Amino acid sequence: MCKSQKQYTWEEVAEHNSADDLYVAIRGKVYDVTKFKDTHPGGLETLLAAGGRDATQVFETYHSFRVKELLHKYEVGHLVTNELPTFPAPNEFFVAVKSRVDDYFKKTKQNPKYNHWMLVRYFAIFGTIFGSWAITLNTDSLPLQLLLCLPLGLACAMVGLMPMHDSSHFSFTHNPTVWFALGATHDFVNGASYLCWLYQHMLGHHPYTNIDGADPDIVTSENDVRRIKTSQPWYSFYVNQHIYVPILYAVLGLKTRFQDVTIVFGSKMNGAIRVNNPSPAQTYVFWGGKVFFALYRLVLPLALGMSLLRVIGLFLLSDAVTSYWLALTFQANHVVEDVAWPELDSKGNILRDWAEHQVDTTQDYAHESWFWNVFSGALNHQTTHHIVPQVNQYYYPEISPIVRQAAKEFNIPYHYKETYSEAIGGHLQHLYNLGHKTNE
Ligand code: HEM
Repeated sequence: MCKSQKQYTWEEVAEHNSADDLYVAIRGKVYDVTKFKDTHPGGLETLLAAGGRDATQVFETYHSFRVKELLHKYEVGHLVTNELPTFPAPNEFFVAVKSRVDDYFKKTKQNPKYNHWMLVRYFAIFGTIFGSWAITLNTDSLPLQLLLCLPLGLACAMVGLMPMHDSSHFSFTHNPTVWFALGATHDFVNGASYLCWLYQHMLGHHPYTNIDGADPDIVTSENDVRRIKTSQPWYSFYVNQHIYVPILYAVLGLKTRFQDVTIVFGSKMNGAIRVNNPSPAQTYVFWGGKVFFALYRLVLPLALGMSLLRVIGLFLLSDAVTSYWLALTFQANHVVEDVAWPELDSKGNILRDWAEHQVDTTQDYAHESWFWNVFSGALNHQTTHHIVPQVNQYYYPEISPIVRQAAKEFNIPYHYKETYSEAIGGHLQHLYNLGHKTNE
């Protein structure tokens, strides 16, 4: 370490988290990217979110390794303390998988961030939402309205699994404006904040998968309704959690829509991930989305003469469909019995390579199924998604064999179930095991 350079604690780096004063830390060095942010090919909003923190994992994920050579001109010092766990430098497995995937796209002359069929899927999703909602508003038939809650709820979940998810990994086109617009669909169509998701998912869950105290997807409080980590205290009511927790997933959407307000404008923490002040554009989308959602889903049907009871009933039913679909696809990938739940070393870090960690903390399923390739947002190829999230989901079925083969060559456990029911069974089994303390 060069003694003449300034040494920064993570708290000092955290102070530089705004557009006119923006630092990031990567592999123990601190960089001032304030001037660079406007010309960053990955967009301004991306750097603003990563600002003021150790961005090592996202930096190494979203760039080719040669981009590291550009960093020295922004260097201002060294990072001497860590806020969250760190990983060792990428090993041969990560380097091999990245270069094999790159070679595949060169060889097949395909753009990893674009395919016409994704556009068709996006249009089908928004068409289904518009169509089923328009019919709901124009009929008095309660059975038909109840039936339409199914396509409506499913299509709203698909907004989360396709445009919004693609946006949060910059995986549809190379255009930051397109990413911003796709992310905003979640705000306007689902009434839930894309920005909040970006911090939770791109900056939290992906870099720190299944790490207690860092991954916001497994954040639990002392008195949580579910016990998914051995570090949580055990209460007798957990004995039945494999039965009641899946029922509670129906209200996940409702919870999320209120929680995001407190996270982005209140605590400014999404689990262990600090949330930077939103830009004016992000603030407009946040509140504009909430207002638009309330208008089209609640105020409009009331104004058209639908009874309050029916408005609320249809809302809760379609929202339960959305919540179930999202919860049951997400939970089948990580909160399952077979995968690793890594422990930190005495300094609070992970000693294993990050990409290996990703493979071992993830469960895939039903790779050959067209239905799951489309309707889970290709999350049945979750391992591939975690290693190369910048590649569009359309291509996961094509490149999954590359990732799986590399894992085999490097002797990394690859968790795979033939069917979705086996995969979600792993989630229920995990709930059962942790609900019965003796099974730990
Ligand atoms: C010091 C910090 C950074 C520098 C010097 C930098 C530099 C670059 C460069 C040169 C590119 C174009 C080449 C390539 O795509 O491999 C790029 C693209 C990109 N960067 Fe960064 N970057 C930085 C930080 C970040 C961070 C923290 C993220 C966070 C997630 C990020 C996300 C992206 C994305 C998504 C692209 C791809 C754009 C596309 O698809 O066309 N960058 N960056």
